[in-house]
Amino acid sequence: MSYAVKEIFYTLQGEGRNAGRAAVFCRFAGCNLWSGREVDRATAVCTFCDTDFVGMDGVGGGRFDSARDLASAIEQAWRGSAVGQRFVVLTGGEPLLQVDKDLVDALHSAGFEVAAETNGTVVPPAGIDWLCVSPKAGAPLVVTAGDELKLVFPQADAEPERFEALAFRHLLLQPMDGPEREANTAAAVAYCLAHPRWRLSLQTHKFLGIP
Ligand SMILES: C[S@@+](CC[C@H](N)C(=O)[O-])C[C@H]1O[C@@H](n2cnc3c(N)ncnc32)[C@H](O)[C@@H]1O
Ligand SMILES: Nc1nc2[nH]cc(C(=O)O)c2c(=O)[nH]1
Ligand code: SF4
Ligand SMILES: [Mg+2]
Repeated sequence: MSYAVKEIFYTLQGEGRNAGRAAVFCRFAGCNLWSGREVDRATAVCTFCDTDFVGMDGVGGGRFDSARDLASAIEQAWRGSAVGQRFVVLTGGEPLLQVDKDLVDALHSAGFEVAAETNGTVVPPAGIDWLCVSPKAGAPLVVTAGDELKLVFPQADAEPERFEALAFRHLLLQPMDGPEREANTAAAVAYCLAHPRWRLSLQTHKFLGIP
């Protein structure tokens, strides 16, 4: 298996229950819910994406011919001390179009705890330590269990109540970024105040100005 990677960078996880934790981010190229081209955005299944995942031209990006090669590049991007748990977040694009058990095993062998951010339309390989599922209205949700469900809010036809019975340890609402971000943030705050099973997830890296 070879892997198409947009970029690899070291930063703090900005979102969700692991916000504030140092991590290597590995952003895989490509997604099944949008081509990534602006001309296709309006007709895509997922229309609000904030990420450039097209191509392999970012910092540390490229084609990796084996799981060991990619795990080694991720290891080289780790900037933390030797003491303490190495942490990698597999994202994209849609990482589960490419992530396989070989890669998860290779990352474990390199001492990493492995997290993934997914849209929930692809069954994950075994062994992922922290699975964050972010459902998209209009896309089939096949992953119905995991560590956190992080719903971008609001989305017509993906109301939070639809996901409450699923087997996730943490339920998070993340205001949709874009032209309505302020109103979306106020609406998410109001929702969490009224429905305390849900916690607010802010994209802290954006206001910190870090990747
Ligand atoms: C770029 S996606 C990549 C992973 C995967 N494709 C997914 O959708 O979960 C990473 C995270 O950013 C969230 N996200 C994307 N666009 C957003 C936006 N405009 N506002 C808030 N969160 C957004 C996604 O829902 C997901 O939780
Ligand atoms: N700092 C930081 N945290 C993140 N959490 C999820 C991200 C993503 O794009 O998947 C992301 C990102 O791009 N940067
Ligand atoms: S599913 Fe994720 S990567 Fe794909 S377009 Fe939507 S937010 Fe972006
Ligand atoms: Mg992002």
